[in-house]
Amino acid sequence: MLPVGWRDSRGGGGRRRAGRGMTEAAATLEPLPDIGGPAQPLLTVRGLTKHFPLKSGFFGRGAGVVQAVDSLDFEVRKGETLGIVGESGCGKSTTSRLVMALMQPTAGEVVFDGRAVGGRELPLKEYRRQVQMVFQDSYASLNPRLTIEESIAFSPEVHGLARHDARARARDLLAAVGLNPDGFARRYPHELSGGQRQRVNIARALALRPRLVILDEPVSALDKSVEAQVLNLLQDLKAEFGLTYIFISHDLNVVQYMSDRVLVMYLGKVAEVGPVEAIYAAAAHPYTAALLASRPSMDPDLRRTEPPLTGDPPNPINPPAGCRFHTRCGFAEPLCSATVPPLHAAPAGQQAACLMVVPESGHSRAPKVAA
Ligand SMILES: Nc1ncnc2c1ncn2[C@@H]1O[C@H](COP(=O)(O)OP(=O)(O)OP(=O)(O)O)[C@@H](O)[C@H]1O
Repeated sequence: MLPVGWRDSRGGGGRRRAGRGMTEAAATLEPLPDIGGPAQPLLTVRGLTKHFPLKSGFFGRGAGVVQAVDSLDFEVRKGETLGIVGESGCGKSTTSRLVMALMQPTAGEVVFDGRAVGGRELPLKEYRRQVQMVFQDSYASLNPRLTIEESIAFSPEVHGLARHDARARARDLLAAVGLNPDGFARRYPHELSGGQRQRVNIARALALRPRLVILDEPVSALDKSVEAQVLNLLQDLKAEFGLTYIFISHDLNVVQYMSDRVLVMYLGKVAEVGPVEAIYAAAAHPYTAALLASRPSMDPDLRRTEPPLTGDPPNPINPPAGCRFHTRCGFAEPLCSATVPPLHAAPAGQQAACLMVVPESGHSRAPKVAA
């Protein structure tokens, strides 16, 4: 069941189509051509790892590392929304910052449309035009001294668009996100509500015509009624501008509404990834099942039989050996603390990192392969 105000279909809304009537400014600074074709993933992440060294003591060394993200592999297909979900501290934001190349990974690589990011194949400046981010805190994301129009026009101007054209683009984008340019262009961030500011942040993220937008908890700070409007706006904009989204949230209902595929993270690793229907109807990883069982639902049909999640995640400075979830898992057996489970195909079409889905793994619940 969808929360109040959410659409029961993903079809377009009644909002004015921003593509029509756009000024000349919209025709410049277009994204780079699609070199891989629609069958290629837009983004591929391989072995992505971020360990934060902790400093302590007089010489500032020797206190270990926070294993925030550990050997992450996933891809985002062109035109889809990949939802990333998991408890607080599981590494969602670190993953988004790594994908945005806002921090250096400890290991691993990010490939965008077939080209390795950050080297000669795809220099950072070029990449950053194509990937933009919307953060949770709508106020902190905007410069309080700039008008809304100046904020949206800022990046296009920095990238060489003439001031007049950049301002015209800003006004087009304001209309596209449902804010009347005549009423909002000259206002300052503090004069807007949270929902209006988040619309401005979305407009700003679209100003360079990106292909991938990372939405990091974009509605978590908004009221429920405003949340629904912003989610629907994001769906409309995705169709209108041909965007691909990574949608990060701790809210499983919101992730279900927005995503085509879902990646469930636990303590810096992928627990389960696959189509949203498979994950929500037939979770293969006990962590996913427990998360789903823990989510609030007013619909009795959605009450689940799995035990809900209890306790806190272990410390990422010293994560459990083997499967990181084994200390909280109701199905753990001794081998779970000795073997790191690989991501393996699960029955409903997703992949799960659990020995229970790996044939002949030795787990008593694993499917047995016929001799
Ligand atoms: N700069 C840093 N230095 C040390 N540890 C960090 C740093 N940034 C993040 N961490 C740690 O890395 C882990 C992952 O953090 P991250 O913010 O990515 O998780 P998250 O899933 O986004 O959490 P939340 O939902 O609360 O934002 C946490 O244990 C966090 O404390």
